[in-house]
Parts: sequence; structure tokens; C-alpha cells
Amino acid sequence: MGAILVAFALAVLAWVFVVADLLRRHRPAWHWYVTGYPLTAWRVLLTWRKVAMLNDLAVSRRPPRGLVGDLIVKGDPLRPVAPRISFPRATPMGLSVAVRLHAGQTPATFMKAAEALVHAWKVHAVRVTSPERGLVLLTATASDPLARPGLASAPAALLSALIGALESGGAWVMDLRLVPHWLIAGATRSGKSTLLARLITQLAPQDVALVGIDCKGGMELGLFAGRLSALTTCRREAVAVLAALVVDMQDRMRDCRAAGVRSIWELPDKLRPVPVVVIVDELAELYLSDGSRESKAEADQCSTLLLRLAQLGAALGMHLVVAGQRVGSDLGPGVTALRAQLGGRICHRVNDPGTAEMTLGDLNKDAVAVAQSITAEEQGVAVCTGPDGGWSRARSHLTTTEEAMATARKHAALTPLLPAIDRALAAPGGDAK
Ligand SMILES: Nc1ncnc2c1ncn2[C@@H]1O[C@H](COP(=O)(O)OP(=O)(O)OP(=O)(O)O)[C@@H](O)[C@H]1O
Repeated sequence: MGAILVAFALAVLAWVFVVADLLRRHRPAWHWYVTGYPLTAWRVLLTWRKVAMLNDLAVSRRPPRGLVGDLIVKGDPLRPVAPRISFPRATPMGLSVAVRLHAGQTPATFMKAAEALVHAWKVHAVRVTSPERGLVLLTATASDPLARPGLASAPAALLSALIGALESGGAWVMDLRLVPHWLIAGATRSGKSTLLARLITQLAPQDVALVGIDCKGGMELGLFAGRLSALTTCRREAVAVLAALVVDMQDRMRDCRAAGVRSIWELPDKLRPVPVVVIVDELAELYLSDGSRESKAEADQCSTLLLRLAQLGAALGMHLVVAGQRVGSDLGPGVTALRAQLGGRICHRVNDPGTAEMTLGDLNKDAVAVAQSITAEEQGVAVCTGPDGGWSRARSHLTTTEEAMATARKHAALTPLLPAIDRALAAPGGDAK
């Protein structure tokens, strides 16, 4: 009888292990709910007081007795009291805990303690937010959701591109109608070109003109030339194309004025000009000068034209997506002015803290710290801003060059003609594409 019971217990145990393994591989969220969450929730509750005390999250209350004025006469120890926490709530791959702050406490203390919480709770990351005054929300993720992200889905819309997945598991979407201009920063091999390839792949089937400015000899954007309405490979050409786009923008402005509307989107369908997305690969190439007067004048022209497009283009269907390894004020005051107009920001791993600061610092200091912690192994991972002013870690969908080239070729027939650019490039000195 005893042997049968042991055999039965072993069989049940083996069955539990097999089911747990299947869940872990095929339904990681269910696996988390069944095994990881109860254990981590227990750990949170068990360690909270100690972690709070060690990380200055607890405040000392005066003992009720034994005080004369502010003097403790009996030597009773001051009692550190940890802030009250809610019962940990399970999320698909983590948990969240609400903390009621003591008077005088701020979320900053909790942000400093986030690393200690990661170790105490044995989780991948802990983010600290403050959804309302006096309350802090600690959101723990069990494992890095961006290590092997799935591609979430998002409704297709004009000028909207599904780029990849957010840390929350949601879709990472660049919607140029909501956020018209974007700045993308990242060191070499961090994933900028892959992201641009993904953007082009997503915009290629849409009724949108794509203009490429790739002053590194067109090596990156040249791969998609079939679907580009213009491609410039040096700064002289870039000036010609940008100037033509500014002229086109002024024509659009005039049409809107004549029709009594404030944006091309209010024009009747048959009068609405095609939206233009200008993609710049390596911003520094447009701003750097070799010191000669001619080069300086060219850089100044580029700077002025880009700024003008960014300032006025949104309502007129002119969009900028600007990528660069380095975005610093050392490139000149024009870059800082342009940055202020590029509302959407994406920061991959960067080499210098200045670039992360320049890309995200004016929006959110915590986002800068998270961007600086992206490692060389996390290619394609970035901190991106959302249309609501928030930010998130995210990973672009790995789009191979072959895939992007094939999509660009497939939709080459959709490439709109831009007469203003063609005229500018037909003039002496202009020979793009
Ligand atoms: N989203 C991603 N997921 C997985 N791997 C990626 C992702 N993005 C990029 N990579 C990998 O990183 C490599 C470098 O990416 P990419 O060429 O886009 O970097 P880059 O920042 O444009 O570099 P450079 O400035 O040198 O052109 C790619 O070949 C690819 O293998």
C-alpha cells in the first residue's frame, strides 16, 4: 500500500512539473500567475518592513510615553514605521504595489530604492510612479518583457507605423498624425537603421511620399530608393531638397488659406496634397562644418530649413524623422532649436550621457537614466515617448534589410511624384535620385 502511495505521489509530482514546464514555455503569463506571482507577493510582504528601514523609506515615530518635550528620557528606541502598502496585485508578467506615503515623503526616495527592491523581490525591474498625490505605485516586472517580445497588433491608419512592442506588452506605434516630428538617437549598432527600415516598411504601402536624406553616401536609405520620392546623398543635395520642400509647404499654406482651413486635413479629399515624411539618417552630417565659409553656410542653411519644416510642417502634412548617433549642442544652436520642435523622442543605447540627456532630458529625468542603462546586447531596445507625454522602454520589431527592401520594391509604384522637388533637382547643381 505504502509503495502505491509513493508511486502515486511521484506521478502527481512529475505531472505537475510537466504541466509547469509546458506553461512556462507556451503560456508564460499563466505560469507567472500560478507559480511566480504567489512566491513574489509573499516575498514583498515578508521583506517590506526591512527593505523600507534599510532604504530610508520608513519614518521614526516618537514613542507614546517617556518624552519630556522633544527629549527621550527613558531611552526607548525610536520606532521606524514603514509606509503602508496594498496587497500585491498580479499583472500579466509582474505585480504592482501601492504605497501610501508618510507626510513629508516624496516619490524620489522610492526611485532611489528601486534597485534595492529589485534584489529583495528577485524581479527584473521595479518602476516607481506616482498616480496621485501621497501615493506611489511600485510596478515590478518578473523578467525582461523585451528579451523576446511578440509583435502586438495595432489598427492600420494613415501615417501610423507599428514599430514593435512596449515593455507593457502593448503595441509601440509611431503615429505621425498625433506626434508629427521625431528624434531618434542611438550609438552605432544600437538599432537605429533597423527602426528606420521598420518605419519605411510600414509607411511604404500608404499614400505617403517618403524623402530620404542620407549624407553617409546613401548607404542606409539608398536600399529603399524605389519607394522614395527623392533621395539625397550629400549635404548640397539636401539643401536643394529641403528648400524645395519649404516652397511646397508655403504652397500648401496658401491653399489652406484660400480654402479657409487651418490644416491640409480639413481640405476636401481631392484637394489634399500627399503627406511627406522626410527621413534624415545621421543628423550630424547636416550640421558639421569643416570650417570653410562654404561649408558653414551650407550647415546654416540646412539648420534653418529643417527648423522651418519642423515649425510649420505639422498642419501642412510635412513630417520629420531625424536620426543620429550624437545629438549635442556642440553641433550648434540649430540642433537645440530643432530638438524643441521634435516632440517624439526615441533613445537607443548611446555612447555619451549628453546624447541621452539631449534626447530625453527636457521631458523626463528618469527616462534618461533608463536609456543610459540600455546595454550593448539589447539591440533595438529604446526608451520612447508616447502621445500622452509618458515614456516607456520598447523594442523595435527586427526587420531585416532584405524584408524592408522587398517591401519598398513591392510598393514602388505607389511612390508619389513631388513636382517641387523635381523642379529643384532639375536646376543646375541638383541631381538627387
Ligand atoms: N529590434 C531589434 N531586435 C533584435 N536585434 C536588433 C534589433 N535592431 C537591431 N538589431 C541588431 O542590431 C544590429 C545593428 O542594428 P542597426 O544596423 O539597426 O544599428 P544602427 O544603430 O543603425 O548602427 P549604425 O549606426 O552602425 O548603422 C542589426 O544587424 C541587428 O542584428
